[in-house]
Amino acid sequence: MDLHPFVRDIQDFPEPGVVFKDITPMFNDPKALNAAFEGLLDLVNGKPVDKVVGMESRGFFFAPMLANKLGAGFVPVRKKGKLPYTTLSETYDLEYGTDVLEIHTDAIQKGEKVLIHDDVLATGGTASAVCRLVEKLGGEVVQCNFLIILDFLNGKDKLKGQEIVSLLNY
Ligand SMILES: O=P(O)(O)OC[C@H]1O[C@H](OP(=O)(O)OP(=O)(O)O)[C@H](O)[C@@H]1O
Ligand SMILES: Nc1ncnc2[nH]cnc12
Repeated sequence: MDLHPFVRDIQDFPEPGVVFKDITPMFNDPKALNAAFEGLLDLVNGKPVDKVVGMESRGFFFAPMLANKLGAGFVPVRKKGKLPYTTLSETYDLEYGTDVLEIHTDAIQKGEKVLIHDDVLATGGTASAVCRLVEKLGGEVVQCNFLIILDFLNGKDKLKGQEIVSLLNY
């Protein structure tokens, strides 16, 4: 199933100059939603995975579903001040600003195999910060899994050495 028709461009959102990839039409359509989920799962290609890490907030759409299907646990990475237990933090830049991401310190055990999932890889600031958090806790990133990669923003350059996969590229 071609998923491109279910991603719409929103000009100048959330700020002038940004063309925002809106994936809500994909979630609105049951067949597209299922095709996207099955496609993301196929990209994992049978790799053993202990934890799936998803980042707030659009990473939360698919990451718990993927974790459940892979027989893995789900770990939320959230923006500063939202996680209640002890956290590790990383500051990062993204296409439209700077922010801080946090993970619970007991969310990943040393040596665990970790799949990182997010909806969009843009400049790579978010995903590279999440890789650093996972690695600081002793996890091994086995794949960075995205619905969409915006190739023209060169996010892959910030994820050198990682396996990077996506369903859609622009
Ligand atoms: O590769 P980058 O330049 O870091 O950009 C990618 C990130 O930007 C978006 O999240 P955003 O921070 O807008 O938050 P949201 O998911 O809550 O909308 C997207 O969901 C990714 O997490
Ligand atoms: N252009 C974009 N569209 C959707 N999500 C994004 N995250 C960062 N840049 C984005």
